[in-house]
Amino acid sequence: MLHVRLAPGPAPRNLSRRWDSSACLHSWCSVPCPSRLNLSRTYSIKSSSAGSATGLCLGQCCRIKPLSCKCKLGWSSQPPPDSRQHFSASSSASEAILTAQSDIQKLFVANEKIGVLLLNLGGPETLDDVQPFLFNLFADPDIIRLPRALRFLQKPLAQFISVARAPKSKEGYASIGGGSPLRQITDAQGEALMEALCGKDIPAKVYVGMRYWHPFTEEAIEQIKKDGITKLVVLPLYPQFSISTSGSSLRLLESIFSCNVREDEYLVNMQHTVIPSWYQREGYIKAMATLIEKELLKFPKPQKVMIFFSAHGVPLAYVEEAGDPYKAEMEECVDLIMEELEKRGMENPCTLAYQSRVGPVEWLKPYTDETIIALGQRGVKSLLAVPISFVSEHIETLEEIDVEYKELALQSGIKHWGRVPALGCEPTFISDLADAVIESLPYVGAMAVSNLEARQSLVPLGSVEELLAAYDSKRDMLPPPVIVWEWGWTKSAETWNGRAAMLAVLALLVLEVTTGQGLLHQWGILPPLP
Ligand SMILES: C=CC1=C(C)c2cc3[nH]c(cc4nc(cc5[nH]c(cc1n2)c(C)c5CCC(=O)O)C(CCC(=O)O)=C4C)c(C)c3C=C
Ligand SMILES: [Fe+2]
Repeated sequence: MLHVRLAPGPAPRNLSRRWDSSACLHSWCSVPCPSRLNLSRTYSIKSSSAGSATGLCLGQCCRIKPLSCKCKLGWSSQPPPDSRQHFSASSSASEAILTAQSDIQKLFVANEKIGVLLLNLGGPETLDDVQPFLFNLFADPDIIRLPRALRFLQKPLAQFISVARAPKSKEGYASIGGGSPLRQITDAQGEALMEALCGKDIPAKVYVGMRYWHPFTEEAIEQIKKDGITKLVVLPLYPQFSISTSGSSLRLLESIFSCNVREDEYLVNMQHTVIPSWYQREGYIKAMATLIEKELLKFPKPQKVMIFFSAHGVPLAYVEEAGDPYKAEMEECVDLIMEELEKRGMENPCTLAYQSRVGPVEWLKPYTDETIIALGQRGVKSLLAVPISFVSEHIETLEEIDVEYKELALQSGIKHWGRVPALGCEPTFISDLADAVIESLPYVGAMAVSNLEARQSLVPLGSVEELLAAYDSKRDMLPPPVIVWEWGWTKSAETWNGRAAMLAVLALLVLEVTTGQGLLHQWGILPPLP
């Protein structure tokens, strides 16, 4: 069977050294981004019959440019037969491109109702929504990973953490206008995508399914059913794949499908495909480069500005123990953007750091706050922050970067500060998303829903399924720690202190839940035992 492996795929060539967290700060000024050597997608494509990537759909359609992705599109479990036949018959490249494209479009649009499901995180719309939103987030086993034996504590723990965190989060949301802008922006992106698809002769309806707040993914699926969509493209709005974001949303979608599929004739017949990540797409990279270029020009000396990519972090164990491809994809993404800027004559230094860590475990490094301080100490005077893991403005751009990190930068000796806006509805970006959808249409249905009988995954096609399976098998029993215990406030001690504190909290919670007595009951956070 043909499939694309998402992770833990080979590290992009030359990237791991460059972005090694300890080397990162040194490499930005002295080493030009070496990445640019090999920017092709690192996912490998295997086929038991063809033996290599070039032997597949890919063998033929790679020669035809607009579908050349199309290696990158390899999330299908089989090549699209009709398009393949058509491609190999074509000889004149540009004519073939147009004919192939429009034929494929006709083929997949005729008598079909096409839907695009945008998956996103969701955010509280009012301050009253904050605590329940946080509960949903922390109740997600892809956000707080508990060993199987302790899963029964997931919800009480989520309740505890959400109540404890809510005041701080509320302050943040209050400072950006009393709620998250995510729903509005995602809706606008959906509208723009629908128009862009229409402009490319693909009439499709776009749905928004949020993971932790309204409109929930379940609501979107209900609407999709009501509308009688026959072909669905699932598009997470995260450029890079992480277990904690796209992975979690796809897992939820899979559970919705598998819960309903036996009694739901409609879901059984609905064909779909998934675009797991799209950070390497040319349109996205170019749109990011254009936004950066525009902001650079606002500095007094644009060529002296350090381009500071700040990505949302994930706990280190996701990458090191669960095989999350997030870090590798992030690094490759930054390299692609820097290469595009270089092509445009911009040779600025750059660095990548990770922000927004929560809780007591170690997260991906270098941390954004520590890096800003270090850059200031090294004499950097101009910093342009680029939020890189998300395509909408949200609390972490509007509050954490614009307020907290800006203040920290100015205190650390940075004189000139700027921030690149999130892509939002930027037309090149939306048009590229539309192209991604169109290019994925031939793959819709490659994973038949009826495959459930064969115990195949419904939603995550090949790669994601593999990734999640690997993740599942690892997370029950984490490998023993490699860090030697040290007393005091070292990093390893910090981690273990955190874990010990977490265990203590868990023990207290178990005690409370079983005895019905304790602080949480006194404060009315947990209901009294019957
Ligand atoms: C690619 C982006 C994101 C990753 C990866 C991610 C992982 C992750 N997040 C938390 C905890 C929180 N995230 C919160 C908000 C939030 N997270 C993202 C994106 C990613 N998260 C966004 C876009 C937002 C903002 C939504 C909005 O309302 O604007 C929050 C709530 C805000 C706060 O209290 O700080 C928490 C908590 C974890 C634990 C995690 C990985 C395991
Ligand atoms: Fe987050």
